[in-house]
Amino acid sequence: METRISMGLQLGTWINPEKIARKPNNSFQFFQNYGEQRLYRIPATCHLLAKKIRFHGPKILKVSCSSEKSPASVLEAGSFPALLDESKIIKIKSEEIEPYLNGRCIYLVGMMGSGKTTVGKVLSEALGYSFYDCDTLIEEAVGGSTVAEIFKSYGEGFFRDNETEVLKKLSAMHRLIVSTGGGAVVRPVNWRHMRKGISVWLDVPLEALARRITAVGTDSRPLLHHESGDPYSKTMKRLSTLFEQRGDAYANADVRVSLEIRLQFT
Ligand SMILES: Nc1ncnc2c1ncn2[C@@H]1O[C@H](COP(=O)(O)OP(=O)(O)OP(=O)(O)O)[C@@H](O)[C@H]1O
Ligand SMILES: O=C(O)C1=C[C@@H](O)[C@@H](O)[C@H](O)C1
Repeated sequence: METRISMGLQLGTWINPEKIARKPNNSFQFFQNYGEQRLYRIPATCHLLAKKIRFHGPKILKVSCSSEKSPASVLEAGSFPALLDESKIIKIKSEEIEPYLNGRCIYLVGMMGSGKTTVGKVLSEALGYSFYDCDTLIEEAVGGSTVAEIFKSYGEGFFRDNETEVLKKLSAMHRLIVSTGGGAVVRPVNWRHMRKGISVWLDVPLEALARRITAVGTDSRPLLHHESGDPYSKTMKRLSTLFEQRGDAYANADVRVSLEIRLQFT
């Protein structure tokens, strides 16, 4: 039986195997979210050769991309030795894909907090594209009210209609990176607009999303206001429900990007 262990792992720290449940074959496996800044789930299997083993830190950051439509040579998994700067990875990948884009827009889709805005800004800079955030455009279209105020005053349906209108307008343009709202994927009509460009799903584990969102608060995210409990648990609960409803819709994207860090031990 595999043992999952949560531990506070620091680069260069010593792991004491005595504190970790062993597997019968004298190895252990654990999953670790690598730091609050990186928040990727790390699966690692380590064979216990000595009482103490030196952890030498992540050696490989593997970026896995899959797509049915784009050339495999561009989007297949790549390894970046000793590289943990996501902006750099995005820039490297951008240079590779730029010749294939022909000015088409990129639509970033994904759950709240998956990094569409953060990644989108870096990507737009790397590609020389303009960046647009759908939520911000909707707020402007509704006279400066925040997303939370729009939900409260006019309801979700009104917000979604505006979202579709914004996507329609953007789909007539070129050389844009568009950070879509987390729920933009649920309306088929939105896909008709997004299909004019390339859609990219930022697929991030729900635990990482809940931690990021809890850290910044849920005030600006009205769909997270309905659960009871501590901030992390209620965010996690609501995100799980939303993901159950939307998982298949995100999978409609042309490209799915997930980052995985592999650890190496000696
Ligand atoms: N790779 C990352 N690692 C850790 N934190 C991140 C990462 N990307 C984004 N964040 C943090 O997560 C939070 C949400 O990020 P961001 O606003 O980019 O997500 P989003 O997908 O645009 O969310 P929303 O759909 O709710 O607008 C921010 O506080 C941001 O700093
Ligand atoms: O996941 C969602 O449905 C939402 C995500 C946000 O980006 C906003 O578009 C709004 O809060 C709805």
